[in-house]
Amino acid sequence: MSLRVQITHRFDSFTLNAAFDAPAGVTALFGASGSGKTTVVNAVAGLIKPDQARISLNDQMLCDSATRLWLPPHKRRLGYVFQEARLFPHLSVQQNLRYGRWFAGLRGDSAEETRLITLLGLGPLLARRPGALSGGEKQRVAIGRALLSAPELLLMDEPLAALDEARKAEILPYLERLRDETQIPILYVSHAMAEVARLATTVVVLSDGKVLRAGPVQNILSDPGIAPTIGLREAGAVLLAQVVTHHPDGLSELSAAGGRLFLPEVTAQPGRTLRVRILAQDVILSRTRPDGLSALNILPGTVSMIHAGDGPGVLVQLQTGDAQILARITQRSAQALELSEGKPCYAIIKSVSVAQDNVGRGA
Ligand SMILES: Nc1ncnc2c1ncn2[C@@H]1O[C@H](COP(=O)(O)OP(=O)(O)OP(=O)(O)O)[C@@H](O)[C@H]1O
Repeated sequence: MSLRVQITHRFDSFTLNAAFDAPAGVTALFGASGSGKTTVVNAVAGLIKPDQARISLNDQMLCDSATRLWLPPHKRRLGYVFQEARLFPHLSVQQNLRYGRWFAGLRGDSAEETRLITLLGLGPLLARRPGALSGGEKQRVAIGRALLSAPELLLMDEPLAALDEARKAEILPYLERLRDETQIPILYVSHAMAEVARLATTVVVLSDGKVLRAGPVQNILSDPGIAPTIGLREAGAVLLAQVVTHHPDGLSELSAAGGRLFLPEVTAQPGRTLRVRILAQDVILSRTRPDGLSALNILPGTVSMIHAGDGPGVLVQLQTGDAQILARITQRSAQALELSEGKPCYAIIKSVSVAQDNVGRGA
């Protein structure tokens, strides 16, 4: 299951020239406003005819300018979820869900309907009209409706952007389940790095119409080179870590590639794999193993990259086990520690700096 995209398209003062693959899982298209994310989605959906493109989904060509092939939107088996849920206000949740299947010309499939209702937690909402739903609930219905049309690809264009933080936090676990329990590739547009870090399996960073980086989420987020695009405050790596145990003092112990992590209590059972986003600004470096320090998380590693920016700071990438972590420190500290590639080093992370929102289901 995969989407392959290669597009060149010119508007008056903007040129999109992008190529990437979106395998099964969530491929996040990330970039600043005006970087070309929606233009990519529109080209995949068939809402614009690019100047030159070759776009295929699984073994079907959606668009190939070399052979003048261009499948109209209704012949592309895609599901859409936009910023606004766009539900029919006069229909119940159940009727809205069924509309997706009916519109795609498919017969009802009660087993699939039940599976999606369970997956998205829609059971208690089925009889309600959209007017009686929260923003997050509406989006879950919109996702269910899109999936019931049996798409081969789900396009999600800023699906959480209109929701407040509490509603976002409520819907993220459902999106994680969708990622982990369905095989459909999801192309997910976002300019919120916290969302990308929680959900993406693949990240495509767009900058001014070009692909700056594309690849697995762990590799891209730990690459200091994307910091100017994503912003220094958002720079940070994601680590996979397995829950070992929960301690009575309210801390959970996790095992990551580089060592043990102690975090404020997480809800997952021991044995579960989680992804943990550690912001570069929350990491301190030391050349020797610190002693007599309050911070509980000390991961040994080796400096693998040093990236100086315009300001007084540098981003240091540390290889720890088979994972990477990012630290943002001052140039002055980097010099004082005589950091250079290959030098052994310790990353120190305060437990309480890892917020609950930065811990999600691993994939
Ligand atoms: N129909 C159009 N005609 C002319 N220019 C356009 C058209 N559509 C988009 N553009 C321009 O193309 C560029 C990319 O737009 P696009 O909507 O793809 O960006 P985006 O990354 O999705 O931005 P945002 O996050 O703000 O939605 C912008 O400079 C935009 O002004």
